[in-house]
Amino acid sequence: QFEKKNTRLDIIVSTHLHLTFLRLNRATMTFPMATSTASTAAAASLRLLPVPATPSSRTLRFSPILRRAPRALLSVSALSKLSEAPPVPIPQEATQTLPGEDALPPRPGVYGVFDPAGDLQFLGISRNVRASVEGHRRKVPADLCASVKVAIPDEETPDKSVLTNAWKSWMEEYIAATGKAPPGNVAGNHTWIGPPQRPADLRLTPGRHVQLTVPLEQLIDRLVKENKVVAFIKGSRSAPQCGFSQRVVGILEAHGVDFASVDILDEEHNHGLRETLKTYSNWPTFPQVFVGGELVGGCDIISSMAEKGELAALFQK
Ligand SMILES: N[C@@H](CCC(=O)N[C@@H](CS)C(=O)NCC(=O)O)C(=O)O
Ligand code: FES
Repeated sequence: QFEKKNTRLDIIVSTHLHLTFLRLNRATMTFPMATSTASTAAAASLRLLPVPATPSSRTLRFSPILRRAPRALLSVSALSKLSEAPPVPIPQEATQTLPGEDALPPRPGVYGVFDPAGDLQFLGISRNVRASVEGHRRKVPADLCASVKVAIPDEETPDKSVLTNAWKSWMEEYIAATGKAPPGNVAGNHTWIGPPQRPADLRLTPGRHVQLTVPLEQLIDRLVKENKVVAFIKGSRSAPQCGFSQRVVGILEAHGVDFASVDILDEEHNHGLRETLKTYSNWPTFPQVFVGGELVGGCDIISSMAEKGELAALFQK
């Protein structure tokens, strides 16, 4: 797929419990590194951490744990390349401590995790590289997680763009060399960072103990007008309590619709909603999907619109 002209590749970036989807197109990926401003900026702002040197390593002949390398020894632009960064071994057993903070600092940075064969499995961005690697070590199968390469910007609290550019520079370098993204960064692979978190359901009131000062109809009216797409469902968005509601949630999520959900069975926060909404919308059943303050329909209507390919146009309005 990568080889196809104009193909776009969805790549997942981990920003320490925060997800971003970057889209790299072919033009970006094939940019020569030296002429890419993003890459140059990233390289300039990165410094490789001193890590245990192997005797054969020409660039790391000093003993970095005992004596920090003078900054001048680290040719930043050259050493901040993924291929030239030295790997730091990750102990397999969770009881074994990670390498020292010199090699794996609790600081913002970019990291690449390699399997025992030395193949890159995942490229991540983190506000705390050490914590992220620790998290991966606990959650990811040991045969994917043998060593890590790390690049840490000089600034203690670097701008997000510095980290993103650094990540992009390593990703471009890897793709240029192998023609593919690391498996853990391909959209749909949840081994490394898990599926995106679902937004919480909206509530009409803070709870039954609070006396309403406005009629429920007015709260409904405000809610459907303030949120572009609202699905009133039975049960929560993450655990619908009825097949009809589950189907509608599934369709909206599959279409990538940014929607708010309201659980009409939540008697504590939405007391009275089940009956009041039927009158408000003049529709006797649930689910009910509103777009731009107007009722579109329930499960049958949304399903049939999805089958006819009419949903994209509806949600673009
Ligand atoms: N044909 C309906 C199916 C939904 C339906 O029949 N819902 C029923 C059972 S979940 C309902 O909401 N009944 C009213 C109620 O439970 O208050 C649609 O297209 O949405
Ligand atoms: S709750 Fe029974 S069909 Fe919806």
